[in-house]
Amino acid sequence: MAETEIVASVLTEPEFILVQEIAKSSKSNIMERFIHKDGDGIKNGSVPVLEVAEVDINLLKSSSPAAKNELSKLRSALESCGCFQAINHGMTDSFLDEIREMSKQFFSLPMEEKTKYARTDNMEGYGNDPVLSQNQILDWTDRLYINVNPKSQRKHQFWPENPPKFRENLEEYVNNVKVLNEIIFRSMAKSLDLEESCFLNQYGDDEQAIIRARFNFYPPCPTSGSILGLKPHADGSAITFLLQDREVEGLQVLKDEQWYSVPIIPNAILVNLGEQAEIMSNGIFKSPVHRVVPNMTRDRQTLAIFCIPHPEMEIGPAEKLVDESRPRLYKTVKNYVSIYFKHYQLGKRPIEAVKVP
Ligand SMILES: O=C(O)CCC(=O)C(=O)O
Ligand SMILES: [Fe+2]
Repeated sequence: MAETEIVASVLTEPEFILVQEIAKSSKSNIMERFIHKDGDGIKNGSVPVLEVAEVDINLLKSSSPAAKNELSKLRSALESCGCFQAINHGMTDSFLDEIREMSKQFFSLPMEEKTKYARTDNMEGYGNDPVLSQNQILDWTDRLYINVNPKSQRKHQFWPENPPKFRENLEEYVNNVKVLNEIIFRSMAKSLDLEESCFLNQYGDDEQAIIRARFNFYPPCPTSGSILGLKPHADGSAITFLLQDREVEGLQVLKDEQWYSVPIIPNAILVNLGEQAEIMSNGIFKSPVHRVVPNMTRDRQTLAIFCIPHPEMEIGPAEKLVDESRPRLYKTVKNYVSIYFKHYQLGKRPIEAVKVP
């Protein structure tokens, strides 16, 4: 959408629209606001399936000869599509199901319970993207967004008390993800023959780095073919860990200008590279553009954990990855997330803004 269009129809007060409510009512006038008029090739089930590598985390961190093979699998997955399925990651199947179940229970609570956690002025809480303009095409999703790290900035008013184990489980899940994040950063560096802390040094202290949890809920969407659960975007994080719905697919990744659906492996965690890691690797690793196509008859729920470097850290291509044959692609930046949101709202690909001209 052009900047002028946004300005022409800016709303004085951002609207608060909950898709779960719309899905239950029969109001058709509001549906218009979700429709991508150009269709944008939105098809579910009829796009090819992406071949996503399965990377064994336990092997990655081991010193066995098989680790080498796993490192090259990791490298080639990140160079080609920017994502992989992490297996053997240390979390049990039943724990992952417990996380899925608590998300389901939260979104099934009566509306008056959920709106106790409603987002206010910031991104955090229950709701969805702020509606800034009448022209904005809305996403068919509701979310619960929680800032988990740094701990000193937590706002407990957004952490559900119901279901009762929500807080404890989220904390445990994120602690596991933190461990994975470090292993993957070290392995990414090793796979490129760099010193293993090379990327982590840009990431900053574990206590100060940012971790955001986003519980995504996509109600069934009766109008297929023109509505998206989530518009095409690449993540502004360094790495995103996505726990997919156990049964309902919907995620699609753009590769060589073609949309592919991402299969579900129930006990795996899908690792999606964020734009900050693409910058650090001087574009060798790709941050994939992805979108979500809603299901016509079934809910879909996912949990995305965004791992984001400390905003005061300088992020830039590792020096050893810049030479005559591979000139520097990206500038060095701080607080990339703020650059990201400014450009995202204008419908542009944020990483373009930090390219070396
Ligand atoms: O729900 C999904 O499959 C993807 C979610 C996602 O891309 C996001 O939250 O950024
Ligand atoms: Fe995403």
